[in-house]
Amino acid sequence: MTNMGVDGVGDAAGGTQNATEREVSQEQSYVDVLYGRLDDIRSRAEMTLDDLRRSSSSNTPAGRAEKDAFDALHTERLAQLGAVEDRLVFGRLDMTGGERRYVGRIGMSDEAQLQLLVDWRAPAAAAFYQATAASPSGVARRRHLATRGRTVTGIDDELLDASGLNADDLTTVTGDGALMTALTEHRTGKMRDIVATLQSEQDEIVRAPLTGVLVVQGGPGTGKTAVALHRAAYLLYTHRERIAKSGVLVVGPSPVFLRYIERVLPSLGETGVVLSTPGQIFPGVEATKVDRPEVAVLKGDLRMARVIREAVRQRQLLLPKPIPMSLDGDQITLRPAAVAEARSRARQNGRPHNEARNTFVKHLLDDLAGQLARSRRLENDPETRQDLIPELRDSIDVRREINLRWMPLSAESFLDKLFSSPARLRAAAEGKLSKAESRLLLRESGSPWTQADMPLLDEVAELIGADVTVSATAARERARAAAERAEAVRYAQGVLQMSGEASAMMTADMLADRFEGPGGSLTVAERARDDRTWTYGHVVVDEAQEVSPMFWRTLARRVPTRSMTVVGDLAQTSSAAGATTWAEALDTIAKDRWRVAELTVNYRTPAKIMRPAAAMLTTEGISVRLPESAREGDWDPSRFRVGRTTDELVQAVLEALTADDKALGGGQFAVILSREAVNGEVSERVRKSLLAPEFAVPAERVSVLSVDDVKGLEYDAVTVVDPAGIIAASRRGASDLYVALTRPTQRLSIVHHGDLPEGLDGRS
Ligand SMILES: Nc1ncnc2c1ncn2[C@@H]1O[C@H](COP(=O)(O)OP(=O)(O)OP(=O)(O)O)[C@@H](O)[C@H]1O
Repeated sequence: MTNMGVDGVGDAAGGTQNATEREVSQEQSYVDVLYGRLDDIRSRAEMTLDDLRRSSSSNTPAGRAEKDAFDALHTERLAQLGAVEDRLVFGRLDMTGGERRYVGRIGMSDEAQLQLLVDWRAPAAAAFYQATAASPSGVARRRHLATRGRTVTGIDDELLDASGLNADDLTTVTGDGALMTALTEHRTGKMRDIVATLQSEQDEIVRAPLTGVLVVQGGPGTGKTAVALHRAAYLLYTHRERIAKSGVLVVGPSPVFLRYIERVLPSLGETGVVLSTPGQIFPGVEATKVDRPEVAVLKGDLRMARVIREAVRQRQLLLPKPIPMSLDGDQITLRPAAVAEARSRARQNGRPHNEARNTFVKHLLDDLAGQLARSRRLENDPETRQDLIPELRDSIDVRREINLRWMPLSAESFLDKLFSSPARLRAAAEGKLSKAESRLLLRESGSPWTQADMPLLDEVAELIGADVTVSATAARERARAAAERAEAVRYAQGVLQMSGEASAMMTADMLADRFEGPGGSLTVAERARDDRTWTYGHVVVDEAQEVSPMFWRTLARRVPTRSMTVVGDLAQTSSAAGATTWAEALDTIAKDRWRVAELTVNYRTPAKIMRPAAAMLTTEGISVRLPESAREGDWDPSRFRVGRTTDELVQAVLEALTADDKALGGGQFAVILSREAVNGEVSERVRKSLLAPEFAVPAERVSVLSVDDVKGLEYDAVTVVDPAGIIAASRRGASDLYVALTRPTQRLSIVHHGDLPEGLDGRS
């Protein structure tokens, strides 16, 4: 991208200054028009909502539904209009033909339908991100507008094709700065959207087609997370009809990470998105523990799918010997051959365990009814047998003996029993796992769920299906709900037509959602989150290098179309169950349907910090293509070599923090320790010292975290404690350390005793 600086164009500094002021004031006038229009649209929506709430609806269900539907529609619209207040407009394109387009968070037209602002996701805005001097796409000048509140605070121009501009224009071209300003701003602890400064290689990914799996590979800080979230917003805008009603699922590594990114999509005006960690993916169960690495690897192995399949089959029992039963004096027998026949028929029908059970039970009841008919000298025809079945069903003996052969199951209790029973485990794992491996899975009944259990629970739930004890009622209930739903959607279509609402804001399905369900208030996201069988329109997987093969299976079920954005960096893999190649991760769920796009510029970590981090990684034998840093940075890493006492370590950490605060005049800081050390004495003492009133840096600006917790996050300054210890702590310790070292946007301090890992010592 070519940027022209002040020196390159203005004839005299004073002249450029005045010209810039003039331009800023002209932009202010236009920005005032845009905010004025936004206020109009808002107050109109508010008035409509007020009128609606004051009006009395006809007291019919249809009348109430209509009122609720309108209410939901305008409430949602108001929330979206509220979310775009900050930086409503951030760019302008001057086309070579003379046309001028302002680019912002939403599209707006004036009363005469003249376009005032183009939505950043619309095709007409694409040139704002893609045009370069080499390929200007009809753009003469791209202008970034900086605003604070509703005030224009600066402009920043890039000249792409000067032939379309007159001499006056040229005097106002100033240097690039929007991106650098964004990159060096103090972090707030929450990720911000990057809609104003998205770069062209990022924009290409954002606008890539919806279908198939798009893998976004890139080193630390290349904007993978930011890009994936903007892509979700873009897809929701561009394919609203197709994906808004099914929603988008975003999977991120930890609750801390989800809190870090949670504001990005709402700031882009999107709400139909479910955020989840791998440990929350199974509705109703939350993982509270992490397995030992070797156990997590095993649970993430695809062989577990076969073990579970076998374990479910082993809950479909044969009968070793006949069981005689008496029914009102008539003798009948549950026969081994009939049980075998019933089992094979039930298995053949291909339904999940709890549903196939109906076939099993039906066949056995028919066999018993035949015996009863013979004993009572009745005709043994289907009709007579059918008449006898209620009587058989009422018999406790019959029910118990049939149930024992094919029990209805629930996923949680099934897996709990499997993992707490050596005999069951051995039987299910035979020929699939070694004895030592199946022993690894053993644990006490009632143990807390782990993250690696989630895909296993999902696998079980898939194989056993819905709870059979409610299935007859549930089936009726589902049919009734489906009919009501169809009616609701038809009705919503009518409402939308009447209100003339743009389909870009809401589809009939979304509106129908609003007047179904408790209080008419459930959104797509809320429905999706609670339903294991929900299928999403698109799924984003962040830190995807950590995902195990079994978890990929679970994710694949959530998106049968395989419309996915998968972002990660194989050099940052820390989980032992994670991937070392994308093929390994994705071939089983989307063979020939995935493609890789690369991001090559690190927008977070300055080169002065990246160089030693990369040298360390190379010496540890991990070779990767390193992203180029967008900034050289102002500070070399500070190294604090101390003795082994806790006092010295703590003291050095506090010194590093004080120096960071002084150098940066504020900001968000992190102290990063190994998984073990984060619960140890050093970290406890650091936390305590932070709370002391005499310590210069307020505790709320410092996070003390483990290498696991900092995945995907960033801070103005980072202090890494005992890098050699982090490497030694696990098989993927060097990747953990690399993650830690690449978190700062400005300053890195390293506190260590003994020698530093090679590369990090600043000598290479
Ligand atoms: N085009 C851009 N304009 C402004 N800031 C950007 C841009 N691209 C990325 N950034 C910023 O760079 C930082 C890193 O982005 P992000 O966290 O998405 O990177 P990542 O590739 O997911 O990193 P990692 O793999 O290390 O977690 C963020 O602060 C993000 O806002």
